[in-house]
Amino acid sequence: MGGLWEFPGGKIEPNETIKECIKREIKEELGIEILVRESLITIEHQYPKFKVTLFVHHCQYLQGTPQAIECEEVRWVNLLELDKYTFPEANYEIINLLKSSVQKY
Ligand SMILES: Nc1nc2c([nH]c(=O)n2[C@H]2C[C@H](O)[C@@H](COP(=O)(O)OP(=O)(O)OP(=O)(O)O)O2)c(=O)[nH]1
Ligand SMILES: [Mg+2]
Repeated sequence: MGGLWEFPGGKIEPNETIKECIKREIKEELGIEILVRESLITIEHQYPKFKVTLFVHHCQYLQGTPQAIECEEVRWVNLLELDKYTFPEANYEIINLLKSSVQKY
C-alpha cells in the first residue's frame, strides 16, 4: 500500500492453503525460507474502497538473507521499533496484539 510499511504476504491462490500461501509469499518477496507456525489472529478490515481478511501467522526463520525483491526496502525490527513505522490501518490490531502478548519491556 503506497508509502506504508507492510508485513510480507499476499493474496492466496486457488488450491493453496493459508500456510502454503505465506511460505510462498515470503520466498517470493524476501527470498528466505520460513516455517509457518500457529495462527496469531484473523482480521477482517473494511478500507474505504475494499475489504480484506488478513490471516496472520507466527513464522520461524529458517534460512536465507532477506532481500527487497518485490518492494523498495526491507527491515527487520523489534516490537519497540515498530512504533517508528506507519502501517495500513488493519495492521494496528496485529501490532497491539503482538505487544500485549510479549512481556512488558
Ligand atoms: N502483504 C500485506 N498486505 C496487507 C497488510 N495490511 C493490509 O491491510 N494488507 C492488505 C493490502 C492488500 O489489499 C492485501 C495483500 O495484498 P498484497 O499486495 O500483499 O498481495 P500480493 O503480494 O499477492 O501482491 P499482488 O500480486 O497484488 O501484486 O492485504 C500487510 O501488512 N501486508
Ligand atoms: Mg505482497
